[in-house]
Amino acid sequence: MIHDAVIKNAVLAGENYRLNTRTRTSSPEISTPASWNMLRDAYDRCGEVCAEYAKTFYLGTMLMTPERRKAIWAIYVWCRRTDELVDGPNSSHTTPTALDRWERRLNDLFEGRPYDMFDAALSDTLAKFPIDIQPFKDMIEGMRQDLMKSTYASFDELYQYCYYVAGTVGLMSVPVMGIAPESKASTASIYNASLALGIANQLTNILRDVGEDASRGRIYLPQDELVSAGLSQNDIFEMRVTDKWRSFMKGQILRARMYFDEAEKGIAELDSASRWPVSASLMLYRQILDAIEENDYNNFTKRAYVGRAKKFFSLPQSYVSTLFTADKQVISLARA
Ligand SMILES: CC(C)=CCC/C(C)=C/CC/C(C)=C/CC/C(C)=C/[C@@H]1[C@@H](COP(=O)(O)OP(=O)(O)O)[C@]1(C)CC/C=C(\C)CC/C=C(\C)CCC=C(C)C
Ligand SMILES: [Mn+2]
Repeated sequence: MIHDAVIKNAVLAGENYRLNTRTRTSSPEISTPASWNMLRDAYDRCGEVCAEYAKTFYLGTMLMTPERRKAIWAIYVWCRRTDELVDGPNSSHTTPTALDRWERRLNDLFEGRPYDMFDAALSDTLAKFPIDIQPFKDMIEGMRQDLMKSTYASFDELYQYCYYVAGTVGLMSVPVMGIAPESKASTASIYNASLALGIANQLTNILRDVGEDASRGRIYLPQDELVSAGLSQNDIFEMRVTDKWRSFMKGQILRARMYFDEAEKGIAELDSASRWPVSASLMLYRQILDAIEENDYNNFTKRAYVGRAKKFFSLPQSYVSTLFTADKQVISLARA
């Protein structure tokens, strides 16, 4: 199912999209000055929401071109609102019917009938970038699963959930980031790298939030791997940092880093203007794993985070990492 989703998005992106490296014009109907102001205000509000709720992603978007930045802000707000349906302050009122209603609203905005200004910003984004509706539908499916499921038997089950809530963000984002016209990589491989970034981010998020999620009765860590490590659900609910826990966490962190490495291979294939923001976002999120290690694997009562200074010092480092092509030739020095 996940492979099909990647292939479908890759085919939709298609070779012709690579040739047409310009972003699409906005929707054909003549927009009036009033709608221009409404859209500008809508995107500004999306940027404020992103800045408020996700400082790391917001920092990444500030490294983007204005058109792409606005598009990612619009996608972010839809994703945040979708996540808030099951993770937000009013989530106790969210039912599968409410998610069905949210999906009908998604269909409407994809057909150019937005409900509010946030939907209007996304509708406008969809008129400019070739984004498929399926990843959005799949994210809603992930929220349906979050309503009903509080433990995961194996990594296979957890991987599918990570695809639904985070891999989908990668598939939504590639058409906005753009694929480098000179890239020799297959479109599917680039979409697989974006999927890997979503999986890596979600695995990192799960490892960061073990204590917070357990306090809400949720354990995303694979049950079979906990048992193999000699751990039980009680060890998590009792929030004990033992040597068994440390050993288990080292394996979980190693796997998350593997997905970041997989994602990193795809960055060189993106449009050159998108490589730095994605690389910076990847590096900043990956540093959460370092913070968990620095907390001696106490992700029960200590929230791992990356300090502002470290975030800003990572920006030049992530920029330099984008100067390498896929075959590791430093293109800028070669030209010097
Ligand atoms: C600069 C940049 C990468 C921007 C992407 C911003 C964006 C659209 C993010 C959406 C995030 C979101 C709110 C998704 C809803 C579900 C959810 C909460 C997913 C988890 C995010 C964590 O959010 P947060 O840190 O706020 O966690 P809490 O809610 O506080 O627990 C996720 C971990 C998923 C995030 C997934 C991504 C950002 C994937 C991005 C992938 C790409 C941009 C693809 C790049 C392409 C290649 C080839 C590598
Ligand atoms: Mn979380």
